[in-house]
Amino acid sequence: MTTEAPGAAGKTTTEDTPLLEVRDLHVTYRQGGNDVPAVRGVDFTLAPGDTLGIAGESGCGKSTMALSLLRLQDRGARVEGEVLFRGENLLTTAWSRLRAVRWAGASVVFQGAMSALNPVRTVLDQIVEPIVLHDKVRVSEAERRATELLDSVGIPARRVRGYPHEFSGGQRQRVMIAMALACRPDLIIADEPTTALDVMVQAQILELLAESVRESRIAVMMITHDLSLLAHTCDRLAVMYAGRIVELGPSRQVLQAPEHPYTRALSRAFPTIGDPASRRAPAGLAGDPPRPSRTSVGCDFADRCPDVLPVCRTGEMQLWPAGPGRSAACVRALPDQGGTP
Ligand SMILES: Nc1ncnc2c1ncn2[C@@H]1O[C@H](COP(=O)(O)OP(=O)(O)OP(=O)(O)O)[C@@H](O)[C@H]1O
Repeated sequence: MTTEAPGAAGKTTTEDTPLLEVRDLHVTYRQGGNDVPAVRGVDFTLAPGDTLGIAGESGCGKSTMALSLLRLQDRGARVEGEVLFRGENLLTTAWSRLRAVRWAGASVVFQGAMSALNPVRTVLDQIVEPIVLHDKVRVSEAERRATELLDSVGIPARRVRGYPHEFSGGQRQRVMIAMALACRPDLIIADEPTTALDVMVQAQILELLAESVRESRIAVMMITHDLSLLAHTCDRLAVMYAGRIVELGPSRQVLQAPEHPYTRALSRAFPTIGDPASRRAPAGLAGDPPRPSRTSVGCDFADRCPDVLPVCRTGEMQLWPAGPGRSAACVRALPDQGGTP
């Protein structure tokens, strides 16, 4: 069945078209005269209402990948591939179209709300602005909606005319979530939305985000180092290593029965929320990720892998199917190597 529904940024979508389709995405920085590939051939799709967590250690390319989807990456980075948002390639579309998609089609919750919020404007004004701009409503109507939104994230009406510095870190992140929801987008990209907050506040904020999107079928792409937080808020999980996705699948399955040795090491390094017994020291991985500037042959993880085979150092790696809805870039996940058929 194909049901046409008007998209928030003025396009139509069909249930058969993915909301977001990322194809062979590459992002390369230029540093000291050298090309530094930060994202190296990423593919995934998101349907309306999907929640996808992106995990991986620092420097693996999570933020670069996420920000480049809306062309928010640092100037000077080269982005190649396709980012189809409701079928429209955001990497090549006109700036005017891209501006229409930002906020109303897809919005971003950045890490560190203090730097993302304007310090000299009230939080109410900062939410009113995108609503007036994109939904073309009167300021009074936008203020009503913004106040309601702030209330729904736990900021009472009497505080909405406060400035960012008058709020705690957790409250500022809540303001950012209200802001991201303001124009009723179809996709929210949350880049480390809870970094620097204490663990209890982190869990509350992620739960708030999950609740806000659950009923409205907003898709969410959530980036963090912390696998246990992702497991609770995202249906699917993509694990990145050295600029590539090395494992993708339903979160619980990926964490409980990882197919890639890197995911296994990562999942051992994090405690499970609500399970104090699992709060042990990170297992730690020997060695470091490969330098981004090196040219690689074989598997990028081979030098750190406890299960390395000779073929891992010479063969071409790709995301192979590894069971229903799952894929992994590990030859050991292939059925003839003992992986899940
Ligand atoms: N503006 C930039 N110029 C040059 N290189 C950059 C720039 N931003 C990021 N990089 C490099 O790109 C790679 C990926 O960085 P990125 O910040 O995307 O990783 P990440 O997984 O999001 O890390 P973190 O979790 O620490 O935020 C790293 O090697 C980083 O040093």
